[in-house]
Amino acid sequence: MQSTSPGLTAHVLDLHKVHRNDGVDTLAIDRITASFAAGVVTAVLGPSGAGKSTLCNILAGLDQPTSGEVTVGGHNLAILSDRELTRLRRTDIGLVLEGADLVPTLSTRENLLLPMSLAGERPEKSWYESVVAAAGLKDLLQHPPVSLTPTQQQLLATARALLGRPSLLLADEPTGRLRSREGDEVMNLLEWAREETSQAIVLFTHDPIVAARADRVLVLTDGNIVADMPSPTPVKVLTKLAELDARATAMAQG
Ligand SMILES: Nc1ncnc2c1ncn2[C@@H]1O[C@H](COP(=O)(O)OP(=O)(O)OP(=O)(O)O)[C@@H](O)[C@H]1O
Repeated sequence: MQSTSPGLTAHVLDLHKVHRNDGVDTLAIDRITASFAAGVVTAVLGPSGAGKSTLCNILAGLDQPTSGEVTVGGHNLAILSDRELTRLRRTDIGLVLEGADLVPTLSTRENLLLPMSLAGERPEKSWYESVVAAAGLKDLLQHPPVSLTPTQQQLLATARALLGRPSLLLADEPTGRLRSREGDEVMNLLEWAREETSQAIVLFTHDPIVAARADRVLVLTDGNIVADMPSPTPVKVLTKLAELDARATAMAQG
């Protein structure tokens, strides 16, 4: 498999996903097409059930679409072997989940290094130090994650995903458990990462104020992209959501 460069983007083309459980079908993603550019923080904004986690998992190669195409770093995920997909996920895709997903018996430093250690790798020293400093973890490296605040835990999970310099960083509700000021610190780290690495960063959130800090906002409702907003601001995003809400109410009333 050819290695990918940080300039490449992720794409989804006519992506459709129906979850099937006990014979019951639930439509999660309804034929969407979107590109996620390198050097751009894109927020996918939507209410609960909109399809955000489904889209995140498909882009991460953790779930397969029912139909449609997913390309990450120039690779069509559907035609990769299991081994190639595992390698792509390890080298090119960083994933940050709500709740941080840390190992309580390891120190902060060991948690940070765990994914690379498992792959038999070590980060370059200067990059490691830059990430640790940007995440504000320098004085916490020997501490177990339970002694960290929820914000620090989320910063640790984000820093861990950044260490391998993935070309695509996916963050599913990275500020979901945090109060708004605390969420700012996570967003600051994502913006720092975009400047440092020019990676494509996709943030999945239900919070319009968090989304407005991105470079671009895609509004996802019932598995559809209903708005694509470049250069968002809180006012623009809230106004768009009110407009979409009014339109949906009018349609429901016939
Ligand atoms: N594994 C699954 N099996 C069946 N249905 C699922 C599954 N995962 C998600 N769904 C359904 O697919 C739709 C989209 O869910 P998804 O979790 O992707 O949305 P979301 O925007 O991330 O919502 P939330 O923020 O609440 O997680 C919802 O109707 C959900 O109930």
